Amino acid sequence: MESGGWTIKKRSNSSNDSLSREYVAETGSLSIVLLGASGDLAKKKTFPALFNLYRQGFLNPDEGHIFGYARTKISDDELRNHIRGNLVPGKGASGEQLEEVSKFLQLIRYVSGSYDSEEGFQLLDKEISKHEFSKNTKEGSSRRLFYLALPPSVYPSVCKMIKNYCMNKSDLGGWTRIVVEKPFGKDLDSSEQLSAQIGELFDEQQIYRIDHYLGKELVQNLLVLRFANRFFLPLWNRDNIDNVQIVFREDFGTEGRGGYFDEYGIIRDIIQNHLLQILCLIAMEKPISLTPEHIRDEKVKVLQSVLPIEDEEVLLGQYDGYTDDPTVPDNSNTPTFATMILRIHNERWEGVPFILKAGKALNSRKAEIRIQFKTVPGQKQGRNEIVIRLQPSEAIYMKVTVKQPGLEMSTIQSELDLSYQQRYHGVTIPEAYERLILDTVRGDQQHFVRRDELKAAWEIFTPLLHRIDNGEVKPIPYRPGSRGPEEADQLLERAGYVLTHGYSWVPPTL
Ligand SMILES: NC(=O)C1=CN([C@@H]2O[C@H](COP(=O)(O)OP(=O)(O)OC[C@H]3O[C@@H](n4cnc5c(N)ncnc54)[C@H](OP(=O)(O)O)[C@@H]3O)[C@@H](O)[C@H]2O)C=CC1
Ligand SMILES: O=C1O[C@H](COP(=O)(O)O)[C@@H](O)[C@H](O)[C@H]1O
Repeated sequence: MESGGWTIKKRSNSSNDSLSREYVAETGSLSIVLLGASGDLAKKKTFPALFNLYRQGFLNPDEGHIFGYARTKISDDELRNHIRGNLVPGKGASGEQLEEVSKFLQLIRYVSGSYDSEEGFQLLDKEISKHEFSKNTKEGSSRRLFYLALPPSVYPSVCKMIKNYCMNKSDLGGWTRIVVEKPFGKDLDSSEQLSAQIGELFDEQQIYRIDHYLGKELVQNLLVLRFANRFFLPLWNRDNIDNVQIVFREDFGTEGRGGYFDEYGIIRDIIQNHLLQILCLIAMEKPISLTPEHIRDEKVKVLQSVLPIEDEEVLLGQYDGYTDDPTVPDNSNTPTFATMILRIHNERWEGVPFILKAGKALNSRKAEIRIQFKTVPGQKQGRNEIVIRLQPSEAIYMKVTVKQPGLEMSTIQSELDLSYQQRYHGVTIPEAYERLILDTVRGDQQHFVRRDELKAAWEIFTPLLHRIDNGEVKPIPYRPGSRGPEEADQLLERAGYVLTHGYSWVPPTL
């Protein structure tokens, strides 16, 4: 179907929308294998996402099975009990809901083994094959999805084991895919090394590098918003936009993940992946089509146009008390907060600062994109802005100047507001992981990071990260529960951002 030169396949047969794509359902046994099943991500995000897919009928129990794999020696039931609490919907759960959880848990088997031993993976393969044999009709194909919810240090050995012992064996079709979590490497060299190791074992079409921000509703809306609205198309450039902010704030610290966090820091944890992916979607040119490769081609072009980051356009912070965590060294130089400016050297964006800001232990939890327009001559009430609130309270609002209602002729700043909860009553917004896991089963790589994209992302940050690792750039202390270091606001001002005083957006109530 066609729209403005975009030729795209439809994804769902119920939609007539030119920005949707077609998915043809596959049949045959489906095995989802969660490696690192005993861990934090599996418990908090992956199993709940699988449960939600099951509840909505996307994981057919006649075909699907879930396998947990880890070193911890526990039984099937112990694993089920470990994750049950994250599936049951609170205290008031009905008998029906509890039964749904129990049925889902029965789809899970647990296999214990190490990440580099043949025995463990041979046993895993045997269990998967048993399931495939029991579920498959003669025509059935075998689909195997391996989700690595593991520290990246074990990715190479795990991938080797999968390749040697656990590949899909059906000659009736099917596939083997692997999902890898971030952080994918620590810098350009380590990432490239990891990519090469995994690339020797699997084709790019089999590798799904997950960045869960790409699964968030309003991130998925960005291309539609930009390219399907006449309002925005002519304004989206350096002639009209003064600056762009992409902000991530969390109101809690590293909370039990201090050891992991200290090795990576806020730039590798949030900015190099989540915020940079958003920047690509805001800045990229219109792709030839909505196929994953065309979209990712355009993202790579943006990344390759980013200029080296200047030290004076970076401000780092570390919250007081961060090093109290026993797993964090007392002299840690790791930033828990960073504001930095990225500059894109191309015709559309030359001179427009893209301000990326992320911090832990701040005064609020929020992720948003703020596009600030240039001042209109005579404009007194503050600049126009489009704000895309990713979380909490998903919304898109535009700050506009209007006449103050009443007899006087004065102006105020107000907003045109699309607040999702209010506008889409009763619509449940899917969790990012839910959507992305479904994409992996469907073989849709649009919302996953391609190898060259990852390389270009590391190229941008590696020099700065090395300077921080060497202690050449130091974080400024800030009070937990604050806005972060005050100097960060000064950097924003220097970049040209103009704060509207006396205005604050309040999400509308129902
Ligand atoms: N937790 C989160 O919120 C998020 C996590 N991620 C990423 O997802 C992946 C998994 O994260 P998470 O679940 O928090 O990690 P965990 O530290 O909980 O590790 C997951 C499992 O891996 C095994 N494991 C832990 N350390 C090692 C080690 N050094 N060598 C071998 N196996 C080990 C453990 O299982 P066992 O000992 O039983 O084998 C553990 O249960 C990581 O890459 C992380 O960066 C990404 C986004 C968010
Ligand atoms: O990837 C990560 O994301 C979470 C924040 O995710 P959100 O969906 O709750 O916004 C962050 O807490 C964590 O440090 C990081 O690894």
